[in-house]
Amino acid sequence: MDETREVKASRAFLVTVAVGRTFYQDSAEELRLLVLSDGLEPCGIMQAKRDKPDPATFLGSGKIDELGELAKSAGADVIVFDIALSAAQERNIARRLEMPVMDRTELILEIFRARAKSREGRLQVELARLEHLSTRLVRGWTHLERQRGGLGKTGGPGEKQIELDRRMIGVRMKQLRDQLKRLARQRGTQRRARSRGDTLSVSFVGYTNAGKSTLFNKLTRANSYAADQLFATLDTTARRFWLNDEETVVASDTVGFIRGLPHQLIEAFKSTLDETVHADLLLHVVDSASPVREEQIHEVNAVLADIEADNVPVLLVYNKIDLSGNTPEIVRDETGRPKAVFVSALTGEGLDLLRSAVAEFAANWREENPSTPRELEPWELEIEDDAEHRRKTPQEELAELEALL
Ligand SMILES: Nc1nc2c(ncn2[C@@H]2O[C@H](COP(=O)(O)OP(=O)(O)OP(=O)(O)O)[C@@H](O)[C@H]2O)c(=O)[nH]1
Ligand SMILES: [Mg+2]
Repeated sequence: MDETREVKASRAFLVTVAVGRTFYQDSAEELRLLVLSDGLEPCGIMQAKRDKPDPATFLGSGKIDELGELAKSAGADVIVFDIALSAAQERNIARRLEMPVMDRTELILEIFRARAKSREGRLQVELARLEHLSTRLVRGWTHLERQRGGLGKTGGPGEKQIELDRRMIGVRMKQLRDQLKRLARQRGTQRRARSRGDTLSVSFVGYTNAGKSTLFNKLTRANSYAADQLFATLDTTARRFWLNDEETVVASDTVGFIRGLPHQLIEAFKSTLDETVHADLLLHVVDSASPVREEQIHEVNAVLADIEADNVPVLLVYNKIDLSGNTPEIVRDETGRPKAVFVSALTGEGLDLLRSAVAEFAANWREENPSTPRELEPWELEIEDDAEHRRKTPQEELAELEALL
């Protein structure tokens, strides 16, 4: 039956490419997790090296043919590249191998699309996807076309169709921007109300899967979605947590960062990440058991600079010490202020140290920012979330776009 066929996950053949000398040791494992998070089933992998990308097909023609052979014998339905391909490269490879091709940007956009729950999150992801689409329309290969023809179709749309698609996309993007502007204004009002008090606001940031939500839940006893998937959290959730008997801070859990986060997504999430930019303290959560934690710290810092949050004070939280074997402790800088804390969100080890490190920061902060204490209103700690968050089918999406003309 058709339905059972739809339930079966598409088989994805993975390709990682190290360009020049830069090589991300864990890229195969990360790509596998990303692909699983998108509901695809990995069926094989090829790891290639290339000094300079080939403008037409990224890899050389010999490698491309080898890839085709491997993917076919593995029974793949789609080939997923761990790099951003140009529209032309993607089209050329798909044509040559007669198989659909997805690049890293699309993979991440797809995951975000499936995960976005709040109204704002959904609008942001849709805008990012349309921006991505609109750059690909020019060269005569569109995802709308792919959706019309189904997976496996490798032709391009006619000029007239491209013109129509471009118009629909333009209209829709403008609508989305307007709606987002309105939501951003509301969010701004809420944040101003929140920051009037003398309550410290703390934001959890970190590479995806570092354990931000688990830690957030442990500290606030909230129910932020934590899972062993990439980008389990997409929307910002704010709750308060207690540092000690009398003191609380307002904490926000945020979307995970990742290497090569598509710039459309950084743009799209700027308003969500506003919480981060305006926080008094960032808790930068690191997976201390990851062999590539240094690279991940570096990537997170790059995104923080990108959203102009690099001047907010940071406390590093080395999480998962139950796996890495570190002992719970506070590490201090030369002035004696806490710089890093080693914890396990899972076992709870070190959480008391984390609380006291944040309390120490809060005490210094209050000395520097004296103001009258204020109780937080319950509504300031809630986020909106609407019930209808089902993933739209390509047909529904297309129908919606067409209705706009
Ligand atoms: N062993 C161990 N696992 C942990 C710890 N903290 C979190 N995890 C696991 O790591 C995985 C990711 O945790 P999340 O809290 O969802 O991570 P996140 O940083 O919020 O991830 P995104 O929202 O996807 O960016 C889950 O399977 C957690 O159970 C820890 O201290 N020790
Ligand atoms: Mg999370």
